[in-house]
Amino acid sequence: MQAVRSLVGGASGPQYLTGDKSAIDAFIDEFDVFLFDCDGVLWSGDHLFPSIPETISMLRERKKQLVFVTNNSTKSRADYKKKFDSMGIQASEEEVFGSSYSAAVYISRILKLPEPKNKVYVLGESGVEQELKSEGVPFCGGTDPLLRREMTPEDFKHVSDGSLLDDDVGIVLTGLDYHPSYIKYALGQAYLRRGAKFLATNIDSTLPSAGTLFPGAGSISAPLIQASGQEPLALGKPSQAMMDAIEGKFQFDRKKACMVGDRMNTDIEFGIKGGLGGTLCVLTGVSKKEEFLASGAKVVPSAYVDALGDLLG
Ligand SMILES: O=C(O)[C@H](O)[C@H](O)COP(=O)(O)O
Ligand SMILES: [Mg+2]
Repeated sequence: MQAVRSLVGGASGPQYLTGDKSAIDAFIDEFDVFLFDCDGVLWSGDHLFPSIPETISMLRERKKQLVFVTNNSTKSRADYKKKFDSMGIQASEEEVFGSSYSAAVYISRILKLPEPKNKVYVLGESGVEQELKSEGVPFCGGTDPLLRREMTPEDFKHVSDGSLLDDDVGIVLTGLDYHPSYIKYALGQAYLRRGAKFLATNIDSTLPSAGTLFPGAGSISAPLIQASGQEPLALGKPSQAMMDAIEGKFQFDRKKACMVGDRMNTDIEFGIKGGLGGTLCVLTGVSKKEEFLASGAKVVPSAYVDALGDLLG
């Protein structure tokens, strides 16, 4: 398969910017818009990386448009605004475009299933529920406390005879769920068996948090993929449906935009397949430089830094 190389990266491969002030300035001047990944770039869970608020302010002072594009569906745009505020990062709710919002927009404005069969069975956290609510999409499952329990012998009968199922469910949507349970998977499988559409906010295999890696959204949906034999349509990075929606909302010239991320097969691939002018890999998250410096590497960023704060030079 032809290597997915970015446009800016020289023939000699990605530029290493850390410690090179003039190269950093030249790189920043190339772009008017920065799309920022969050987990692994700005923070690792609740741990904020060094100089992030200052770096964001510096880019604002240089009149850059910023958009925060996260695959983490556990939080809504409003939740992210609270997190930004709690960490002293100057950002607005309007600038957030998460995979839970991407999924809600896809379901309400593109899929548009006819009522009453337009209800979504959620395997995920409140971020998904809040964004579905913001788009007026009915849902069930998700954070329902009745599903955070053991599966009982009666449950097997009631899933099988359908009495535990909601007849209005037409979609199964999976995201990162910190409370997976056997009954949640059993219901999801039953809805898919009835013909419900299978969607995922994202399929990242791992989640960078607290300085290490944990099971990601892709690891949460995997049992349902196994049990149903179906693959979901993923609506987060690197999905280009998400890129089109972001471009539509924020109106920018893709050639003057740069995607900043920590993961090759989501962030960097998202930017390259989206035809953006550049991509910047930050080595504080999932991907290590060996992954893209290796000969024959399939996804290669334009440039990379050890940490986002290095852009302060
Ligand atoms: O498992 C997940 O959902 C991902 O690891 C997490 O969402 C990544 O978030 P991002 O790096 O796109 O902010
Ligand atoms: Mg990330």
